[in-house]
Amino acid sequence: MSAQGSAEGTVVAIDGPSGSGKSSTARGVASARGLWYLDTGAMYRAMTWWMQHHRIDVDDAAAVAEAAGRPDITMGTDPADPTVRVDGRDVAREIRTREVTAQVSAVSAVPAVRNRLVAEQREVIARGRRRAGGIVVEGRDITTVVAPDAAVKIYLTASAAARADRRSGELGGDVGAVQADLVRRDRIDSSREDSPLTQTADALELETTGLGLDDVVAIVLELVDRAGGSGAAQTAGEGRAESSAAR
Ligand SMILES: Nc1ncnc2c1ncn2[C@@H]1O[C@H](COP(=O)(O)OP(=O)(O)OP(=O)(O)O)[C@@H](O)[C@H]1O
Ligand SMILES: Nc1ccn([C@H]2C[C@H](O)[C@@H](COP(=O)(O)O)O2)c(=O)n1
Repeated sequence: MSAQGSAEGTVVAIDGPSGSGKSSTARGVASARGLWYLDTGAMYRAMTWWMQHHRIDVDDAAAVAEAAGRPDITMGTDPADPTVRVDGRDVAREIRTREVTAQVSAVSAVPAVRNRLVAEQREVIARGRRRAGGIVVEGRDITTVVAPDAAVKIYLTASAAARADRRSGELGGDVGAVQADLVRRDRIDSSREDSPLTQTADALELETTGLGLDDVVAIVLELVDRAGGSGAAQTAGEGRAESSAAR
């Protein structure tokens, strides 16, 4: 077992392309084992929402970098009710709009944004290990940059067609347009200079195209249990703790 699978608490790291099932799988696993849950994509979305709300031109990397330290982003880590607050405002819905989705890849390519959010993600991970017996974290650079020593490292995939089908089933919209948007984001997220989405040799690839969500969660749970991960240290209410990324 690696350092992050020790008695101090298990870290489960899940990366993968857009719509591959990271959030659903991570929440299912965290709920089943009483672990915290961190959606790092929601943090990049929250940063993007704040930039738009403050009329900062997200295509101006220097302006984005200069403003990157200003929003207070607070993540709730309960897998049953993950919350996202920016400067105290609940933005859970607003960060999922088409406007945010269209610009989040540009904002997340700015190194000052990544430096800030990665540091905050590591703080939440450290708290989750201490207080809940572990944490399931999902995003694009968790297995490679944020928590490379995680006890369980997974690269979750599915065909672009399957991902578009699932996403349009959830949110509606033309499947072809949804697929084009997923592919566009994958291209930007995989080709940026700073912490691109990549699959490393030590991350287990889990191809989910023909698998239902319950099957995927069961496979990951088996890996977690083999690594010795459960949230035995968790007490009632701790999973609801909000981890202010800024403090
Ligand atoms: N194995 C699966 N089988 C069928 N549907 C799934 C499966 N996994 C996830 N889904 C569905 O696919 C959609 C996308 O899943 P989810 O939001 O978890 O993906 P994601 O990788 O976190 O996406 P994003 O990168 O955009 O945050 C959701 O509607 C979810 O219910
Ligand atoms: N660790 C992460 C997580 C997310 N991003 C960026 C890239 C995504 O397109 C965007 C939104 O993520 P999603 O909500 O779709 O999971 O955020 C990243 O760069 N690094």
